Amino acid sequence: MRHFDLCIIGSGSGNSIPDERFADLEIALVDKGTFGGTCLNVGCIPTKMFVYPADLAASVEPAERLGVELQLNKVRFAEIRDRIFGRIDPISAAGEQWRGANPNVTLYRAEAHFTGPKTLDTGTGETITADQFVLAAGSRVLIPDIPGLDSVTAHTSDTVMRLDELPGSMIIIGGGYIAAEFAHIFSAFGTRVTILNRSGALLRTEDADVSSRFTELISRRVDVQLDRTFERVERLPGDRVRVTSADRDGRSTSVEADVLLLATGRVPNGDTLNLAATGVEMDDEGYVVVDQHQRTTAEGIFALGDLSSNHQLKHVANHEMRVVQHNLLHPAAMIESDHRFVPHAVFSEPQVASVGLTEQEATAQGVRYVSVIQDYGSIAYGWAMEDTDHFAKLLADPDTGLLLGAHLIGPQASSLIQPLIQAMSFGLPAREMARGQYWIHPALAELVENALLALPLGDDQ
Ligand SMILES: Cc1cc2nc3c(=O)[nH]c(=O)nc-3n(C[C@H](O)[C@H](O)[C@H](O)COP(=O)(O)OP(=O)(O)OC[C@H]3O[C@@H](n4cnc5c(N)ncnc54)[C@H](O)[C@@H]3O)c2cc1C
Ligand SMILES: NC(=O)c1ccc[n+]([C@@H]2O[C@H](COP(=O)([O-])OP(=O)(O)OC[C@H]3O[C@@H](n4cnc5c(N)ncnc54)[C@H](O)[C@@H]3O)[C@@H](O)[C@H]2O)c1
Repeated sequence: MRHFDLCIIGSGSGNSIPDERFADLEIALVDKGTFGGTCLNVGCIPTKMFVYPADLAASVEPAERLGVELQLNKVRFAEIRDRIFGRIDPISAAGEQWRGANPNVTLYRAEAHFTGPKTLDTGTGETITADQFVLAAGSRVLIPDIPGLDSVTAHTSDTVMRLDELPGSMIIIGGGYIAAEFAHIFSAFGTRVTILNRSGALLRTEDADVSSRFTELISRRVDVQLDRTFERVERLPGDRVRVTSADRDGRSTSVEADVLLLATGRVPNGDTLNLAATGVEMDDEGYVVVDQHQRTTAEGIFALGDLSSNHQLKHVANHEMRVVQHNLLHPAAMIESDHRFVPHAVFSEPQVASVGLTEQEATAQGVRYVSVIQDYGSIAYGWAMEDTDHFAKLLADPDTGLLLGAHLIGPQASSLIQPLIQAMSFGLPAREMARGQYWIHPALAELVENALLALPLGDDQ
């Protein structure tokens, strides 16, 4: 049985671990799927490459309001798709080729599982052992249990970006990140989109003000049906689908469409690895349990990313990868992951970005706070945009003036939030942040400056 110094399962963030500092270690890298993992192949990167042209296509109506008449003539969907994957697929292939050529790295391209302590069946017919393991096997799409689902073609984020042609109509089941982003992409391109959501608001884990505003705004472009209980899915001629669901009062209605997209969450892949054989514990939700050093409950086995983190975000997986990398190299001086202020953004229309406590979380935790809502329309750049829909909401500690949370909905929210993340990460109080630096006038960032100044903090803050 071949023995390695290090075995990494998962070529997403896990693939970034071996650099020149690992050159004298014999490393096995195991992955069953497309090399490079979710973000590169079916996640962050292709979705955002679709979002950008969708933003352009969606600019007709806002331009009209400003006196600029645009016309959307045609979206060349197949061309967009082929441009995106024509760029991504070669990156994945080149990454695999380069990694496979590393003299100290052996690639195993199959589904692996543990058969004993630090003993892995690589799925290729070869079983290996290693001194240390890194579990970076990510998460997979959750398929909901709805009668009839197996009788239709049900797309997920893994497949919907490779459709042959732009569908005339689409039903999206779910109301989280993926539903929000694909509803924007396809509706901007001209598809009639219906979102069927189990709960009473879209993006319901956001601050309630953001969630309700997002639901209101996207409902102008997309048919949004909330509080649905799913009864059945049926296949119609031409591979179309019909979804029947009931509202809160039990009244059933059906929607028909060309394409069905399931966007009902992702589950960690720990259950596929037979982790009990090597003494690695998972929690009740199936995430691998790790400590602050990313160590699992088994000595010499680390875990990172979606497999062990319910944030399910690439920047978190990458951060944890760097922690694992350091801790493998410096076992006597391990560092800790920093999950204090994990931000996220939803690249829909409107964009949403958030970091820290929502108002409902602050209330539930008994945290004292002051808050402010600052409209885009209140600053000069917002006048230029004639904005009436979007805002930034801040929460701060009334005693220290430190920010507790920031929640933005509107243009460039994913970039505008960055200085607020920085302030929280480095402990910069709101007033000091607002007045201790110049803010370029009349840039959109004045939204952040004005929100900071509008926080009802005492004069000493
Ligand atoms: C549509 C979509 C859009 C997203 N957009 C964003 C975004 O904009 N920003 C953001 O921060 N995050 C985004 N995410 C989330 C982000 O993609 C993930 O958080 C991130 O990719 C997780 O990285 P990872 O290394 O943990 O796992 P992955 O990248 O999923 O890598 C895991 C690898 O393990 C392999 N594997 C699994 N089981 C086994 C096994 N038993 N044996 C061998 N190999 C195995 C898989 O084939 C896979 O290649 C998005 C996700 C999706 C689905
Ligand atoms: N911009 C980004 O950072 C980005 C973009 C896309 C995805 N992601 C990551 O991918 C993960 C998965 O995204 P997602 O949108 O699938 O998940 P999500 O957790 O954001 O939303 C899941 C939605 O499905 C609904 N749902 C769950 N189970 C259901 C069921 N059985 N029947 C009906 N509805 C059900 C939930 O109520 C929720 O509305 C996210 O958690 C996120 O971390 C991130």
